[in-house]
Amino acid sequence: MSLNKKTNENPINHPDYPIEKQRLEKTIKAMKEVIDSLELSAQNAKQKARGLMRNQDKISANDAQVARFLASSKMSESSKLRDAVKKPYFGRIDYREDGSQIIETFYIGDVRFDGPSDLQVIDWRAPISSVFYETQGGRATYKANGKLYSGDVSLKRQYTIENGVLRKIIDSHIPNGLTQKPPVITPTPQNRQQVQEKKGKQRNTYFDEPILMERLQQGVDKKLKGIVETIQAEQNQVIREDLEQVIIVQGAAGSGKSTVALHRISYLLYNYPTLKASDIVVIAPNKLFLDYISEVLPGLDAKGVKQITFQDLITIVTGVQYTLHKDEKMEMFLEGKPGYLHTVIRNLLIECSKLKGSLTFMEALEGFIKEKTNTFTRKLQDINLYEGKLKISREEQVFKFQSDSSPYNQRLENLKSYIKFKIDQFLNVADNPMGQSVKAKGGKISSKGYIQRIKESYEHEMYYGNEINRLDPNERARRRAELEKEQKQKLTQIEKEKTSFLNTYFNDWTTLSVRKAYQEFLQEDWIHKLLPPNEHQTALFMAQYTKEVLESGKVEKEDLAPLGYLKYLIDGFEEHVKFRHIVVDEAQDLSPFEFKLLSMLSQNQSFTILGDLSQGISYKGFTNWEYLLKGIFQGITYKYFKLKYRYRSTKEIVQLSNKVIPKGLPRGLPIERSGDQPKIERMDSAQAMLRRIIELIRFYKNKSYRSIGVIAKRDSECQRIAKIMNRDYPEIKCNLILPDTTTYEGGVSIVPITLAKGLEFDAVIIVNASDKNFKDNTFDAKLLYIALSRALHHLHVLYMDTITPLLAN
Ligand SMILES: Nc1ncnc2c1ncn2[C@@H]1O[C@H](COP(=O)(O)OP(=O)(O)OP(=O)(O)O)[C@@H](O)[C@H]1O
Repeated sequence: MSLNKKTNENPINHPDYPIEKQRLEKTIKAMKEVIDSLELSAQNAKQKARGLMRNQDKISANDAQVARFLASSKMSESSKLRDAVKKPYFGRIDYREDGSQIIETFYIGDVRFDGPSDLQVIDWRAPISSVFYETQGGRATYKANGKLYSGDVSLKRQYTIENGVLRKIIDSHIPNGLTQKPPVITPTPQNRQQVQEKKGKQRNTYFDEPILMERLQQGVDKKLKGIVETIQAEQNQVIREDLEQVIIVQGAAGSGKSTVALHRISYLLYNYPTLKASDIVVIAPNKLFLDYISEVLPGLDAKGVKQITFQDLITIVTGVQYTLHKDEKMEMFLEGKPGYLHTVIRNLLIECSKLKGSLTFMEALEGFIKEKTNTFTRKLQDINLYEGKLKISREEQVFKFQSDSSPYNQRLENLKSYIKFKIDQFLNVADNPMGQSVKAKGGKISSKGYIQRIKESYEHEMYYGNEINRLDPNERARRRAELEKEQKQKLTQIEKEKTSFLNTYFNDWTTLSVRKAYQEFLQEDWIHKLLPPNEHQTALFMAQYTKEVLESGKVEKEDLAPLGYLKYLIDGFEEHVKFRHIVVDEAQDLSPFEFKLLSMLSQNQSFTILGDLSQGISYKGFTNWEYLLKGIFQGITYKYFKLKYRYRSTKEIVQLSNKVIPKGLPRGLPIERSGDQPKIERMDSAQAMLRRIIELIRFYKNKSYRSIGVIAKRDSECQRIAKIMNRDYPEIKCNLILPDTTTYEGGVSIVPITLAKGLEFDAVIIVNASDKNFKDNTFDAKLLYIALSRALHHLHVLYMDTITPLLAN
């Protein structure tokens, strides 16, 4: 498909400039009028509310509340339009639906404007807007209310509007042959090269989008931004997928996964009116990252979505704030010490991570609670009270306990209540809705309770008994007093029998505590009993260090899912939260167990899961997405997407970083944005390296770059550099990022690779990519890939002695 693109740096040169300028001015004027009227209505509503409040009665108070609500919704509408006035729209399509003779013109903006019919603006999330993103012109389709529509796009136009002034008009259109598809050449051995070249050209023209290029050329600010104007077709497809399914997105570094996820949320909220922001949760790797992405959703008219870490989620559902032990394992992996012993330990630790994150481990925990249930039921005995007049058989109790689907502790309570109720029922002090069914089942319980019957039998004897009535009045009175005393004693005895029974029978009915249960589960005999033999060695090693961590009052990250699950089995979840949509970013680092827990917290198995297998460094995560689909979401509707292009970085940076991706792992394609060649520089000493870092920071700061990342493999390296910089070069003002950092400040960041994940910088300086630091193995390769792919425009790789084999040649 050949495109005719008209780019006008000066929009005045565009033949449609006068019409477009006039349209823009009219739209702005109409918007301002609507704003004025909205604000007037809001004022009136507020005034009305104040007036009503003076009446001091309930009806007026309610009316006042309605008026206040109206005022606030008018104000929020007007504030959206106030923002929109500066840039009412960014795109236009001229579209003729198949079967129609009319070409309709749609202007597309951040928000919808229902002004006069010739000045309307449609929201970017509206179904028809999809056409703008999907096509450069020509044939197009879009879906609305489950139906597919198709037609021809005779014009796709983009605008740059700043503060209400039209700065640029850019057209991509096909003037002729709208309904003709481009000729398809079937590849044969002879023409393969020709086909590939053609494809390459198509790909280049695909990205020949000045506005996208301009946007990508810009420096990054502090936080991640919205991309409404330049969403690409492959991203648009993910954003506009239906709500009720599992979407899995594999995307290389910088392909826009996080951005797409957040735009999808905004799209879903707009198109599914019953979906509320509070129904959605975004799970992201750490607080720093959450802070980094925090401005996107409010900017997309999607406030109020929970954006939390997996740890936060566990806190919500368990009510316990677990303190994390520092990630010693990761430190050992990063250290990568040579030698047989270190390798064996590292391998064992990898196995431990995998085990703790596995469904096998989850099933073992389930087995543990089942065993506890069995042990408990073995304790149950036949209950025989009041000279055998009240019997509750062991079988009945076991049945009651086993058939109860509540969590363990609740089942104990339920059985206790059941037994107490049966006793009370027997004694006839019960006032319990369960009464009916018990009576029906037991059949023997009289409508009068045991106490009543005892009382009555004494009273009968005291007043109507033949024996007592034969006595003379004095004797009778004495006998009555005696009987009265006996009756009292009997009643006390009945009460005593009950109390003493309850005290002894329930004495060892101890509830389970989550942490203690986990500690117990980690004991050798349980491991042997509950885990498959091939896991015993790993499990025993894992149990040993986990117990130490637990005894110190902390937990490791990988214990969160087991503890969460035990909480579910023992007490049930704290809040009965079930989300309607769950978004998981950096999903490659979550374990199957963690996903299983998430699926338990999902109302309808509606998920957007995004990740990059080439950036997976947690060891408990996935090596292929199929496993996630088959193991966790088996039988559930799903769609798999691959984002092909890497928008963040220049072509040169993408090419260099792709080079280090281990064989068999996914990599993305560069777009046609060229920049400086990344520089790989050998340093003579650590001091020389530091001097070079300072030099580079100063250089990029002088060029007004706002974000510079100094990225090192380990926390300790970052701490060392930050210390020297803060001491000797305080004017540079660097921000050291460590695992407990929660806010992202932008500027100059000194950051370990594991925390740089998800972030991006105009210029990146990688500290010491020597062969000792980054060995030729998958883990180091993935780390280096993460580090290299953080750069937008400039990349410097510094090393001492010998460059890592991953970047050699
Ligand atoms: N269509 C687009 N238009 C403009 N900018 C885009 C587009 N898609 C992505 N970007 C930009 O590319 C950068 C990378 O996006 P994002 O962080 O969402 O990617 P990612 O796939 O999540 O990356 P990573 O795997 O490294 O976390 C961001 O600056 C984003 O604004």
